[in-house]
Amino acid sequence: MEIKLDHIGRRFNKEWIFRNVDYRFVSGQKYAVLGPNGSGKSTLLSILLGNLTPSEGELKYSDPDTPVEQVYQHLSFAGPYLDLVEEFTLTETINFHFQFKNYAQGLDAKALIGILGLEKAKDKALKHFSSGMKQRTKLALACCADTPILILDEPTSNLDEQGVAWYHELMSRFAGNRITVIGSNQAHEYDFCDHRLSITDYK
Ligand SMILES: Nc1ncnc2c1ncn2[C@@H]1O[C@H](COP(=O)(O)OP(=O)(O)OP(=O)(O)O)[C@@H](O)[C@H]1O
Repeated sequence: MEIKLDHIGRRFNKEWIFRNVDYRFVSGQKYAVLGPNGSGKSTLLSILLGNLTPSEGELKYSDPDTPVEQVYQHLSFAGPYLDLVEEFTLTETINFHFQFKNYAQGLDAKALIGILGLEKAKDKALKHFSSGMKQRTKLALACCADTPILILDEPTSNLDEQGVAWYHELMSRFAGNRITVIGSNQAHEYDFCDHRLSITDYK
């Protein structure tokens, strides 16, 4: 899969958040989208996700050619503004998610719960999960789906030191053969990325 941004810009009302983003994302590579708070990282990720249209420029998904309305089938996402259904147990959450996506090779619900290290909480409702447990769940759901595009915004928010180490293991196992894009302003979240795109270069 390839994502091509051709002179993309986005504004809200009269304020341009970024302009002239000319960039290619290709399979097998990991990209960090960087910038201070409020610079436009999440806005750019929302455009990549097909959730927000650019105000100018063109966005193309190719190899295979995919219209933006269908790209959701090919991508996985985790971010602070993605909500889980609090009434569901962990097992129900996983089963629900994987009605829409396939598991990455060799995985099933049991294996995913093992990756999370949450065997004891598998029948617990998410409303009783800690913020770190919820964040791990979001990351594991995204990473363990068989999608060619993986987009993570602020992936270690709410994770402690052990959680950050777990995130690094997850990335080394599941970020390999796809386009991985990390929106971040913390080095430990993106230090393994091959490329860095700084939003401040496009103001
Ligand atoms: N729907 C919207 N309407 C108006 N302005 C918006 C909207 N969404 C975002 N913005 C503005 O766009 C700018 C970029 O916001 P964005 O959330 O993309 O930044 P960010 O780099 O992800 O920030 P953070 O690191 O704090 O998460 C901000 O000034 C924000 O107020």
